[in-house]
Amino acid sequence: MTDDLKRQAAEAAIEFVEDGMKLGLGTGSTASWFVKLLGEKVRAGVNVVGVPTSEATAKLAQDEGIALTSLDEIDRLDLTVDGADEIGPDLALIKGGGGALLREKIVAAASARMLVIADAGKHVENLGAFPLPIEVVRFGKKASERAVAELISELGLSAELAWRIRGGELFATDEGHVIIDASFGLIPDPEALARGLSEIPGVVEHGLFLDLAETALIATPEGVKRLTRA
Ligand SMILES: O=C(CO)[C@H](O)[C@H](O)COP(=O)(O)O
Repeated sequence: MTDDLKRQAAEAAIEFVEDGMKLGLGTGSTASWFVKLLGEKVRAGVNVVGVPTSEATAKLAQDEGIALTSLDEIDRLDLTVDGADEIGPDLALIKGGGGALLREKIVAAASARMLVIADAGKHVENLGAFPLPIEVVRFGKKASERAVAELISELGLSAELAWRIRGGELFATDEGHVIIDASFGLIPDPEALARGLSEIPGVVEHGLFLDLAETALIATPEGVKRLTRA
């Protein structure tokens, strides 16, 4: 059922693709549906070029026959289509469940428009039930963790911090960094948290995507809802 909804959201996003577009290609299971459907469109003759947000998406896009380029080769992307872990008020997002938040944010910020696609389970009243990914450089990672914990307490919040592990080892992002997952339960002021996290030297990026998504396509059992940021 959820996979069906993810596909429906991706199908709705395909309608936004126009010939000649430069596209940011998101990461995750919902974004993968979009890449697969885009592959069909390319094979039907539509001419686009994509910038993938992860090695996994690059591989999938190549398998689908989608032409890829690097962000350094172009000025600006027309549209980025990506999934999310949570979509809150004003289309504020938590992203990075798949560990691609850094490239995802760089690509979204370099796009004229970011379109988020998701199943209805991702649409929430407040952000924070999904653990917030915080990407840190390996050097001094314990000091970064302490600084994150201090910030959280200064903001009057509480969160459980856990290093992301895969296969018994620290999970490594495509850029070679590591991730702290911060379980807040509720993030009452995402802007204040985002500002504070960005000021910590060892924090490369965090999964709060604020003021980036312009449109969300949320697939529900009753159809795909379109939300636009005010
Ligand atoms: O941010 C992401 C990866 O870093 C994904 O977009 C997010 O985790 C949603 O994934 P899925 O569509 O598989 O639920």
